[in-house]
Amino acid sequence: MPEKNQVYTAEITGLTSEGSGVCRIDGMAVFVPQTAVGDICGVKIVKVLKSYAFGKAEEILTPSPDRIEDNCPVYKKCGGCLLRHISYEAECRTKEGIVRDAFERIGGLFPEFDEFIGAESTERYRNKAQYPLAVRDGRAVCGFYAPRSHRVIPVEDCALQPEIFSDILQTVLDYINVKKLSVYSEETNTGIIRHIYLRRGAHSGQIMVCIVVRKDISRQLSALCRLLSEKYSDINSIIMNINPDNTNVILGDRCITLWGSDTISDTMCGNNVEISPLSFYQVNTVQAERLYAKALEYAAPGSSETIADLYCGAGTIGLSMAKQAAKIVGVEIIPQAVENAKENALRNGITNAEFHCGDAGEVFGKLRRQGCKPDIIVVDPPRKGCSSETVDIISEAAPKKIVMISCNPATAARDAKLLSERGYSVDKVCGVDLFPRTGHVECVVLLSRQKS
Ligand SMILES: C[S@@+](CC[C@H](N)C(=O)[O-])C[C@H]1O[C@@H](n2cnc3c(N)ncnc32)[C@H](O)[C@@H]1O
Repeated sequence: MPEKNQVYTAEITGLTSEGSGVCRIDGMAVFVPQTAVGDICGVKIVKVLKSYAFGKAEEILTPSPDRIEDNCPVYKKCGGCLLRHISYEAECRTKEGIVRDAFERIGGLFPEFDEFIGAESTERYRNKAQYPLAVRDGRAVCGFYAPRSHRVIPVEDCALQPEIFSDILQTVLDYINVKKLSVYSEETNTGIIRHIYLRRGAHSGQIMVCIVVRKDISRQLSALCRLLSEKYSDINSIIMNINPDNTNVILGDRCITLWGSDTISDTMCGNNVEISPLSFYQVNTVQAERLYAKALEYAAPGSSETIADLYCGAGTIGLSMAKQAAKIVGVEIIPQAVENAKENALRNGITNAEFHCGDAGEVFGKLRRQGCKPDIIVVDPPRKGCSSETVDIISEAAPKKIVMISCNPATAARDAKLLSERGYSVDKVCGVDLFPRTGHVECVVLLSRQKS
């Protein structure tokens, strides 16, 4: 067993989904952040647990051929990116392995794996940023959290975000500092301004600025609205979101439009869509379009078929399939997203789609009892996956195909396994990189009903 504070020479042989290198020392798995497969390094043991340990790379003795310069001044401190120190090719290889491993090891499933869909653009691809605020030397700053903490690492320009975000951020921060507006503290639950949240339509260029506050300070923000709307012609919506709770959830339920429109518009898979601040919208539009195209290829709906789009957000997936199908039935829990979905159908002249608000399992269960019988079910749940009740309701509906989309291959594999025990074969899986340079990866899964 490795000993704490001892330094061992070891070769990194794997990379975890959290972007940590793994080596074996005295038969034990040791996780070593910021290393690459093939690195031979001096590893100092920092913590030993029952069956694994954590180490720190004291020295890279022989660098891996995958290593590159990380080109970000805050990379080693900020928790956003985890894979900037390896080539993008190595990142895709790693992520493809993470997806495959999840299905084979967690799920005990051996589907066909389609070619991994890497991104063409690995920088400035995000359309959304949520910057927490903090106070440093008496001034408001903002940035991103350090790994596994809520300590703010000030960031002037994040390479994953559109360049204009840094400029807008600085304008908002200067305003906060000049007006001496107070910054929220999670520790004491005092202060007002919690986050600056920016969103930009990748195709439309329209920008939403959302100031997340603990209580209504619309009067103190009126001059900021003037300043922003005069300075940036692409800003078309300025919102104040009120989150009064002592929580680490970023957004509260209440949004007040301070200037411009309540939503921004963008194009997704050829559809013109509106997005509210509270609605989910994939952060990498270009890769989301490729993901949805793969989902459509897997669904391959016939013109007489009904598709249920569960966890549908603003309806983007279902609407991208509407022309090929007879009917789309979407279910989503956030009311503003359901409103967006209905409006998005209208905007695009889509008359064969309906959207319902509530828990996916509960509402879909009710719709089934009322006679809804989809041929295909698309599910795109949050990271934690579907509840087992929802898996049961989906399998009881017995669609001929299920297309599962997930940003968490581990829960996707778990849910696919549950479905495989309920009469479905897991036919195909495709990894899609929506989050280059970070540890996250998306996947899409095709399941089909086995003939009994
Ligand atoms: C990963 S997003 C997918 C959204 C949409 N399919 C898309 O691609 O834009 C997951 C969605 O599930 C919604 N959601 C979370 N829990 C839910 C539940 N229990 N029932 C229905 N929707 C839920 C979230 O609000 C979010 O819109």
